[in-house]
Amino acid sequence: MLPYPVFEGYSRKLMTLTMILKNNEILLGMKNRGIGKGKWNGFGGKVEPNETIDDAAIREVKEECGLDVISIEKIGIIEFEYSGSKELLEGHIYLCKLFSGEIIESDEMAPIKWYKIEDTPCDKMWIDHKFWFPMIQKQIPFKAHFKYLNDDTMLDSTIVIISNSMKKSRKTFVNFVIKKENQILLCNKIEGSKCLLKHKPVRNGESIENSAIRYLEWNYGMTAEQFQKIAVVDIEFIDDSCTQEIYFFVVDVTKLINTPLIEDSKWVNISDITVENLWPDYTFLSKLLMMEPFKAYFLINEDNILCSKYYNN
Ligand SMILES: COc1nc(N)nc2c1ncn2[C@H]1C[C@H](O)[C@@H](COP(=O)(O)OP(=O)(O)OP(=O)(O)O)O1
Repeated sequence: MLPYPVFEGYSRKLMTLTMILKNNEILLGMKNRGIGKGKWNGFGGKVEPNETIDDAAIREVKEECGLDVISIEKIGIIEFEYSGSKELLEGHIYLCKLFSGEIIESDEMAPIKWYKIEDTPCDKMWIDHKFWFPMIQKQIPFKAHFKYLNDDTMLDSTIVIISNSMKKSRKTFVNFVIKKENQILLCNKIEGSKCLLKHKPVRNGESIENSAIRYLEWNYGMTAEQFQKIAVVDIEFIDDSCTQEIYFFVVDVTKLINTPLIEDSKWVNISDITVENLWPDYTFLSKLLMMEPFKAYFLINEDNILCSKYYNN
């Protein structure tokens, strides 16, 4: 399932943006004019007529920070959209680790500073930076789309990995929201962060429904009428060669005399579940509890969700 939006009838303006990295540091400049004035960013600008995008990236680095690029690698393409505009800024994102020369501040970019990656001033950068920067660090080719209302308000974000998706293996799981009256069973994933139950692997050649029946009937004595398939979710981990496809069932055990206990889980009042500490987010659980069929896609970097998308079935 690829959640990438399709654009028709939009014009495109080509831009480059090069992130220069050295050991654990990133070189950033403060933009003093034009697009992104007052924000820290990498180096780049518009692609001139009769210039290749790679050449534009190399030229912009030289113009904006004085460094000579020895080699660069294109790592992503980001479409920036502003609400109400029919023009997309198509930003070609480059990684540069090999360069020579001295840093020279320009009218357009000053000051220019090396920041430790962990000290990157994200609050003074474009909001999108934090979504895609892990891709740069891990050198994972990506495509992204960010829709802005204005320079400081993002309306929507999508990121997909473009090269390795096809090579990735896929594992299928089932999972269950087990509820009775106003409570659901939740397991503690890590301290303070709640999630649904553990995913259960679907066996080779077994259908999703039979897998759900196997877990629920065999282990907990439930009948097929008590559970309903609501959602399918694709989870892609940027570091992992495997993607997960998880089918979620909602199981109402209100009428069972002996309600099941499932490993590391406890009954929690739905009204006590807070938005902040539920993985992946509250939308997910509320859609399931409302029995609203949906598909979703999550792109995960370590414990952070870089992209979350919901689609109606
Ligand atoms: C809208 O969100 C953006 N996010 C990020 N991270 N970066 C952005 C965004 N919009 C633009 N950029 C980048 C792309 C380019 O690297 C610069 C803009 O370049 P500029 O318009 O200044 O282009 P130049 O050719 O250098 O312009 P001059 O004609 O002023 O020299 O920002």
